[in-house]
Amino acid sequence: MSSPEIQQQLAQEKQLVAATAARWVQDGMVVGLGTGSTAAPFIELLGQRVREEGLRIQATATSRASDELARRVGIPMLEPRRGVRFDLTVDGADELDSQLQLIKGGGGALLREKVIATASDYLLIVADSSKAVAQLGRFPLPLEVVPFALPWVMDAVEALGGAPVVRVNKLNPGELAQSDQGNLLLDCHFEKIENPAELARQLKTIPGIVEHGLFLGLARAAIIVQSGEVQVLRPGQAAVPAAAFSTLP
Ligand SMILES: O=C[C@H](O)[C@H](O)[C@H](O)COP(=O)(O)O
Repeated sequence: MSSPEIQQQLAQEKQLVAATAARWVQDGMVVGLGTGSTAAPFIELLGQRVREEGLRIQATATSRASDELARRVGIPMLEPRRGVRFDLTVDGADELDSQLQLIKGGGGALLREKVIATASDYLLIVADSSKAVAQLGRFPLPLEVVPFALPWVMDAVEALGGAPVVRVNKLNPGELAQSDQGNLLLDCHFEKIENPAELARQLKTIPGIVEHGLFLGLARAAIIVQSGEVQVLRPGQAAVPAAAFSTLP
């Protein structure tokens, strides 16, 4: 398949997995809204259920972009405050392995995404078929970094075997990309991450790294297209067709 055809197929897959996740949201839920090109159709379809079915939910978004989209499609939004827990968060991923260990942050939203995922009872990942990998690391690992600390964080990442690249603003390549918090983003090429838990532990010891994009032990399930079928993955389990479930697996 040519590249435009592949992109078109992946876009269709994103719609399919987003539609499955949107069906599983129940009345009364407090929902975390992810960020990116797979979370966006989920937010749109959820808004459609709010408007057309009167689904009663409240939500908090993991980025300014998702917050704007959610408000535009009519989802009632909940401001961050103490005591709020999310029944369900639906978010995308840049890579996922069979244990549902994830790399996230390709869209720069990793910090808010990890905050909301950690405050959630159920993190459900929605992903097209390109995201499943045998081993994490092909996708460069994003880090959110305090600007002052950038040079020393780059040295420390290199010492861990990574090749860090400062992310530039896609819309204006003369500028550096900034997170919603005003921090910088580093994309760290490791090729293969043999021990994600150990790397996550080491990254946490480096001053100036606000958050890293390894999401370990957080996802309960993923909806993904495999062999042309919408499937549910759970950590360490065989894939099950999503059609077998009418609610969260
Ligand atoms: O910062 C962005 C997020 O982690 C996204 O969820 C991730 O990059 C996947 O995005 P997409 O669904 O566009 O591939």
